[in-house]
Amino acid sequence: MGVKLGILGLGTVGTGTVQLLQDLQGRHPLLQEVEICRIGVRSPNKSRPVNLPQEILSGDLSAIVNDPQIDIIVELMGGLEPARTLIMTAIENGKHVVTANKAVISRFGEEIFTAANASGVYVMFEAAVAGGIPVIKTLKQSLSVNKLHSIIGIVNGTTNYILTRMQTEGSELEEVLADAQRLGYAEADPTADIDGLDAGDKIAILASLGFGERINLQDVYCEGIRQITKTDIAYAGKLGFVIKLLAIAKNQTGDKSQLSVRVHPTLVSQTHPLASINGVYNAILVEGEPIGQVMFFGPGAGAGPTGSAVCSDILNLVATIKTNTAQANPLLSCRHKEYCHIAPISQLVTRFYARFLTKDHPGVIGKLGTCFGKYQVSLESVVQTGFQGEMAEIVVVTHDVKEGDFRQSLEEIHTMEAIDSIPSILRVL
Ligand SMILES: NC(=O)C1=CN([C@@H]2O[C@H](COP(=O)(O)OP(=O)(O)OC[C@H]3O[C@@H](n4cnc5c(N)ncnc54)[C@H](OP(=O)(O)O)[C@@H]3O)[C@@H](O)[C@H]2O)C=CC1
Ligand SMILES: N[C@@H](CC=O)C(=O)O
Ligand code: NA
Repeated sequence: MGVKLGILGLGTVGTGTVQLLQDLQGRHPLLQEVEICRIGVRSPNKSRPVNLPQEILSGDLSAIVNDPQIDIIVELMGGLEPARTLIMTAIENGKHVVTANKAVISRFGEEIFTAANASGVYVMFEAAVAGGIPVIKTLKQSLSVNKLHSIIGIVNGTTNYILTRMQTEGSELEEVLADAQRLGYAEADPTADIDGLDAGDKIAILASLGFGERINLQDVYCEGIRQITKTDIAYAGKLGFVIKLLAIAKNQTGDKSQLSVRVHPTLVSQTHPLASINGVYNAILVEGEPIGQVMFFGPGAGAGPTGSAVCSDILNLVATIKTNTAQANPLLSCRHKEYCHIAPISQLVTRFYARFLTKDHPGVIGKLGTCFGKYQVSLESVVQTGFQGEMAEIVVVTHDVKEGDFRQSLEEIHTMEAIDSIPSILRVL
């Protein structure tokens, strides 16, 4: 007997998944067991780039998750509702679930995995983070024998594509965003990509797998790329850096009490392995003991790569169903019980880049230095290269400093007569 799929959503990822399942030559033979029974969409009569019998498509998604014939529900519709309710209903009906929906997993993980464990089914989500890169199973299985120190990733293809093109072409953010949407990388509402929320969902998921406990999404600090300008990209370049949107989970003390989980644009040294990850590509650098450093690289979005991740989960479930064991496989189910304590961003110790527009008065750099000194901010470099109209432009890079102290020094600097504005403040890896 074949394994019957009900797929919810036939957009970019749904199409990539169906295309892979319709072209089985040269792939794992177990995929031949898969039968696409029903597909739920918003507009069943819309023309689609895949050939399917029309009767498979339906606008009644609730009927699919309640269909007793279906073994696996593959949720590829996105958004919070009705996706969450459909996933929960599928689990209550004893169906395994595959989803690409990081927004649902990062917000409702506790509810979903508790229900899945109680129902004896698995919820798989390889496609939810870093598209085609097999990082979820790797963290859950291969790397879980390590004690992790940090996970640092470029996990949003849309913003990496935008930053790369801004850097190489000197384009504006809006011009390249339209291309990322056309290529199917961006979320239905690209705000989630641009404002760092998509990467926030993803690092919450990676951190929970890497550090063995649940993450409360509200504790994840998220800052996107809206404020990044050509000027900062150019200054970063002159100082030997590129700007990347990094998602970071780092254990500051070794005892999990100081886990820092955050997303923000970051100056990355041009010699760092993450600096050369360009376009829609993603990469995740994991450091742990005893493995040391290991980096995963690949396409983070798009139909084919994400379809590959979805089908790898389907393959695992087909193998599980065919093995027919009543025992839960602890490497596939969720083991989390508690929530991690996440340190507030004010406690972060990092280097900073800041750009100041100042009146061209003598002694401004000295006044900046004195104020920084008062708050234990020590400077690695100070550059005054240009003018923006009447204003002198000063760029500083600090040594490691506690974020709270640095912000206090900036508050005082803001009040100085010679300071016009501080157009950008970025962290440095
Ligand atoms: N795009 C990418 O590269 C990646 C996406 N993801 C995730 O995969 C999921 C799907 O993304 P993507 O394929 O890009 O999304 P799309 O917007 O391209 O497709 C969404 C699909 O779901 C259907 N759908 C959406 N809402 C409803 C609803 N309320 N009722 C019925 N059908 C609905 C749509 O139907 P219709 O076609 O009729 O409009 C469409 O087929 C998301 O969770 C996303 O975050 C993960 C990794 C990469
Ligand atoms: N919008 C996301 C798609 C994959 O998760 C991205 O750009 O990475
Ligand atoms: Na993945």
